[in-house]
Amino acid sequence: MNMAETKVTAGTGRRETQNYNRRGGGFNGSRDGQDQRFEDYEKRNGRNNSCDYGNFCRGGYTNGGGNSYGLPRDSYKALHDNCNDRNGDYDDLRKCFNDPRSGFDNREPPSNHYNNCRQPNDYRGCWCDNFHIRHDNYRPPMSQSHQDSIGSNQHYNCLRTAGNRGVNVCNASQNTTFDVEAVCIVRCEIWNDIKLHPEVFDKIKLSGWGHPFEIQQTIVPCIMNDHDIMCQGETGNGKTMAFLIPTISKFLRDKESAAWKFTNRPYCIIITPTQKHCIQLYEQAKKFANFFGIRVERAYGEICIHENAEQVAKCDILIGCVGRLFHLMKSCELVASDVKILIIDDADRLFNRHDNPMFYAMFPYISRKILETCGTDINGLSPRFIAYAECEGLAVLSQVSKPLSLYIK
Ligand SMILES: Nc1ncnc2c1ncn2[C@@H]1O[C@H](COP(=O)(O)OP(=O)(O)OP(=O)(O)O)[C@@H](O)[C@H]1O
Repeated sequence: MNMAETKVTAGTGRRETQNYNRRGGGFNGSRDGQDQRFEDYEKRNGRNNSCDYGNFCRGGYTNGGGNSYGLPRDSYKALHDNCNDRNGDYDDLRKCFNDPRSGFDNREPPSNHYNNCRQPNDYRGCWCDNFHIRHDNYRPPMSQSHQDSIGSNQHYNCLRTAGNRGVNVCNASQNTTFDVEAVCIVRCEIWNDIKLHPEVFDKIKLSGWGHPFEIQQTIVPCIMNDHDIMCQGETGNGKTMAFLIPTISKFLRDKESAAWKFTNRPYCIIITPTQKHCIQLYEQAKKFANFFGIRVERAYGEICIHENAEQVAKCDILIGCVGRLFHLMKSCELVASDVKILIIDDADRLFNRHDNPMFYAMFPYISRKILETCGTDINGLSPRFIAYAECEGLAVLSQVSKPLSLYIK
């Protein structure tokens, strides 16, 4: 993967397509067609993602053939194309999709599943008048007044990254220039500088947590400001709270502002690599979330499926393992079309051994397409996952050890 070749403009997620010309020729041949597709895509969604992977969710199952996971055939093709354009992982993917175990065949999809479960008008790429929220991935650029409102004691750095070398956020100066376009990053050294929900702020103060840990100083504001991130850090450095604090804060805010219609469906899904990890995270999240009356549930193979289906039908934050989550989504017992925050915890453990096709097959069911990912070794992530993350315009935030490093794609 050569992240230096991807240009993303903060806020719009616009990729500068001419860069793809340097990607081994894969893009050149079909440039006109691609540009047309981007244009159409932009018209539909107000955003040029350079990726059609999301289209299967927008278009529903209108294209016929699918696979045993219920993905329409075009989605696979789009993923092939995207990966071919991006980083040479095409061969790996093709092997995977040609592998009968991956379930890619010419069967019709089981049902018009996604369209059946989603809410009317609840569709990415549209303004949803009844919910007053956008379901596409558009991120408005942060205005100067918004930046000013966050507080004075923080470092603003317009950062550009160079490939996957990363940037020391602490030392980067305003004039630091890198290979991709500027993305505004805020680092808040004290809790007051992060505009958390007051209840969350009070709870943190009650817990006696004087300052955000270093990883939290950047990640919490990033998530609060709707950036998509990938981070890595050592055990115990506060990663879990780095995503739980802003998730809960945003949930409470959205509920109060009516940006979140109370649906009983999960606002946030956290995908974990193992059952053990799921249970640990569930306990930790429940302890914190109970304080705010937020319902946390878990989903993994050993829980009775009927009982589990009832549990996940009424929760705000759902933590689960891939197999059970996919099962519940496919059977419509879990409706993930309202998910606003998606977290993949310990992503390296989820992907470093093998790719689980069920992981990718889940995404047609989930409304939130951009990932907030925490792991301990980003370098260990599978090329297929990185290709997928690139398709989604993912900004990558990473703490290898120290200093804090930032990757923006
Ligand atoms: N800002 C903070 N100030 C003080 N304590 C904190 C802060 N953030 C988290 N903690 C506490 O530090 C401990 C470790 O935090 P956390 O679980 O978020 O780390 P982690 O990196 O996710 O760990 P692991 O990799 O083991 O899952 C927890 O007990 C948590 O309550």
